Amino acid sequence: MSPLFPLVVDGATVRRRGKVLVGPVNLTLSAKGTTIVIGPNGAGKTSFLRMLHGIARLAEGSVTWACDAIEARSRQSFVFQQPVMMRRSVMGNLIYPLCLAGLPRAEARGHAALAAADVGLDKMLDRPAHFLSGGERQKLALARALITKPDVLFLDEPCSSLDGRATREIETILMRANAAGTRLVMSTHDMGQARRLATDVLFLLNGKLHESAPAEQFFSDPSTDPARAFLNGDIVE
Ligand SMILES: Nc1ncnc2c1ncn2[C@@H]1O[C@H](COP(=O)(O)OP(=O)(O)OP(=O)(O)O)[C@@H](O)[C@H]1O
Repeated sequence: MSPLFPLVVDGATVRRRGKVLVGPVNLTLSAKGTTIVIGPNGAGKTSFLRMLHGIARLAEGSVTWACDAIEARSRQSFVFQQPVMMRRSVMGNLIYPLCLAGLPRAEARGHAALAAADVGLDKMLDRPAHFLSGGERQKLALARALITKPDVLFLDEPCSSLDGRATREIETILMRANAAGTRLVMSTHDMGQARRLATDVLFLLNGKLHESAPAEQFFSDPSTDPARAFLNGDIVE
């Protein structure tokens, strides 16, 4: 069992220039599953994910993993909506986190070749990352995030600019990573994707965690009017 979980979020709040972006949030996350974070534009999904990952300064409360903060950080990865690629080859991007963790370069290259094959980029190892298509970039971002075998992977709308086929390919990679032991916490606007992937759902509205429920329950019988309206495609403010 991962020493990272449970994650306990206690009254955590992020503010910028006096405005509450998210919080106060109270939540406990256990080691298993895929948590999907949904809510209208500006609800605070990105801020919430950044807060859990520890890259948004807390104004109040705490976000506590079951191990110390340095170990917790080394066991997490984050995939941003627009992933930042280094101006290096696919191989160069993939070996970077491993070399940073102290792995000898030759060994890192071996792992990178396997990671590229896992996401179907094995024929593109020498290609400059900024020549990749949107879908290929997102696959590279995923492979780079997964190469350290994180216990938890945060993803902020990773498929927002991808077509159906690329989205399916990314979902397959995510489900495989989840089955291999990486817990997923991911925001999406795509309700089809949320239904396909979620074991549990967090519904955010105006920076507040409005509803938290197992996926089946949330999609069949949400307990609040705003969540029901959101699922119906109505405008929720
Ligand atoms: N650094 C910042 N300073 C001030 N306000 C911010 C900052 N970052 C985000 N916000 C505001 O906080 C609110 C929540 O933003 P956030 O990006 O977390 O929402 P979101 O649910 O991810 O939105 P979207 O679905 O549009 O991506 C928005 O009103 C946004 O304008």
